[in-house]
Amino acid sequence: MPPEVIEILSPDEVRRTVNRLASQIVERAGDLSKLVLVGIFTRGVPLAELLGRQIEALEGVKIPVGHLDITFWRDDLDQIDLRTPEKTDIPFDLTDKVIVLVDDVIYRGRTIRAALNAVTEYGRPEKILLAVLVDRGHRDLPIHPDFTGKELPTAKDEKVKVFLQEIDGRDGVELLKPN
Ligand SMILES: O=P(O)(O)OC[C@H]1O[C@H](OP(=O)(O)OP(=O)(O)O)[C@H](O)[C@@H]1O
Ligand SMILES: O=c1cc[nH]c(=O)[nH]1
Repeated sequence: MPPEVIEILSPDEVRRTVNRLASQIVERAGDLSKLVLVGIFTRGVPLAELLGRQIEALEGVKIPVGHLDITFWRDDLDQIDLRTPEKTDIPFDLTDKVIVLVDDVIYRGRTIRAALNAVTEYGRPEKILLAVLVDRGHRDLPIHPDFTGKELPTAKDEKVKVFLQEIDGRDGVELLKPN
């Protein structure tokens, strides 16, 4: 049986949520000259780019945006295919910066644990914050976002699917419930 699909965010709601997150990041960051955004592959990357563009539109300041591939910092490295090339692109020093890590969904928190280890190879930041589009709960680790687009209580057997124009050709968030 195919899963039941429930729309959580419409295309307009995705864009409005991203814009709200951008405003919250600006308010919290204070000194924008220290702010950098680092998007986690896959959909954290276009989300970070969108946030960067929105902050520039709001404040007239261009914020550096990096792309982070956490593959080599995963805690289950022995179970995954390592032939894929490293995609990290952070062409700036992160020392003394305020980094906002960006991802589409936080679930168990393991991706962010890996990202925290990966990103500190690029310098010693002043602070690291976390922005996610959806927090679906069920953390294995004591990691919590600073900026959350949508808190979505889920069951463990459900799936949250994020669609972004830049990758999927459309925007949206859906909850898939098994039948
Ligand atoms: O909090 P966690 O339990 O670590 O789960 C969250 C991660 O899972 C998904 O990525 P996925 O591993 O499916 O890879 P993808 O982003 O490349 O699709 C999602 O995009 C987050 O990065
Ligand atoms: O380190 C990680 C990252 C994502 N998922 C895992 O199971 N482990």
